[in-house]
Amino acid sequence: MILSIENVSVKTKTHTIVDNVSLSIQKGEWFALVGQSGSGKSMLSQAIGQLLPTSLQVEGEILLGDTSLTSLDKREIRKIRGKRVTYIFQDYAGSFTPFRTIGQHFKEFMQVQGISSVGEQKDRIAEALESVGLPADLAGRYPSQLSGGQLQRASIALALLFSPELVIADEMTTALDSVSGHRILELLRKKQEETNCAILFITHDWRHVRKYANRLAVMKEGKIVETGGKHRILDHPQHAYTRALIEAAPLLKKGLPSGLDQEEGHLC
Ligand SMILES: Nc1ncnc2c1ncn2[C@@H]1O[C@H](COP(=O)(O)OP(=O)(O)OP(=O)(O)O)[C@@H](O)[C@H]1O
Repeated sequence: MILSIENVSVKTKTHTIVDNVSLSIQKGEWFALVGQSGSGKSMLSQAIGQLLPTSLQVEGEILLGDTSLTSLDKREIRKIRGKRVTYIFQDYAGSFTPFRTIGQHFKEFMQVQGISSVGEQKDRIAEALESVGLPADLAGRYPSQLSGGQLQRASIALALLFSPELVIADEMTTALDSVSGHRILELLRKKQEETNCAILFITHDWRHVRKYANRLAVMKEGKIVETGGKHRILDHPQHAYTRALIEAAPLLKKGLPSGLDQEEGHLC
């Protein structure tokens, strides 16, 4: 097991946002987390890397392999974030600081991990950018000088720089047009096959669940209402909320919802 979330709650002083959630993700697995806006998906995913503001209280245990992430101090979790667990966000523009070049973002990641040789940094940046289909000289550009698709490719390169065990992708294609989004997910799948990282994939798009996920969990009002294999949940949802979400996804209506009876390439 790569990630084990055990009885995790996220609370404000007055209410509970994530309510006693348990789930686990295996090595190399693409695990989707779905649910309506405000159900707590992002809060749960940010609890993993201790990204939540201190005004929110996190209870329970989160294990990455044998490492208890919940008990690490700020310095320790910072080393793990970027190396063993990485994030790709929807707001790719916000993931990059406007006044720093793409290369400077990579350098900062490397400095945290103790890679300070300028030559090594340069080589690794070039290699990382080329591995996601971007030219190495793009490192000298500022984020505003890249398209959304290029920025998301750079985010993937950054997220995979140290071959993490877990990549958390929070609605990473929402801000892209559907063709660019499709290419980005194909790239992520290819990189996952190369590195065997696990992916926690937060999405509202059931076509992406159908195409990429191995297993998924459905979240409602801070609780997981259903977890299981993709085909089981899509074709035989047990919970009324899951059924309602699937029925509301227009492109899933033809044939079996899991698409087992259709050609996959057709649908994205
Ligand atoms: N810093 C915060 N303090 C208090 N409540 C917060 C804070 N951040 C988010 N929330 C609340 O937590 C709830 C869950 O938010 P979260 O972003 O996890 O939902 P989500 O399922 O990821 O939604 P979406 O799919 O729209 O991204 C929301 O009601 C949100 O308003």
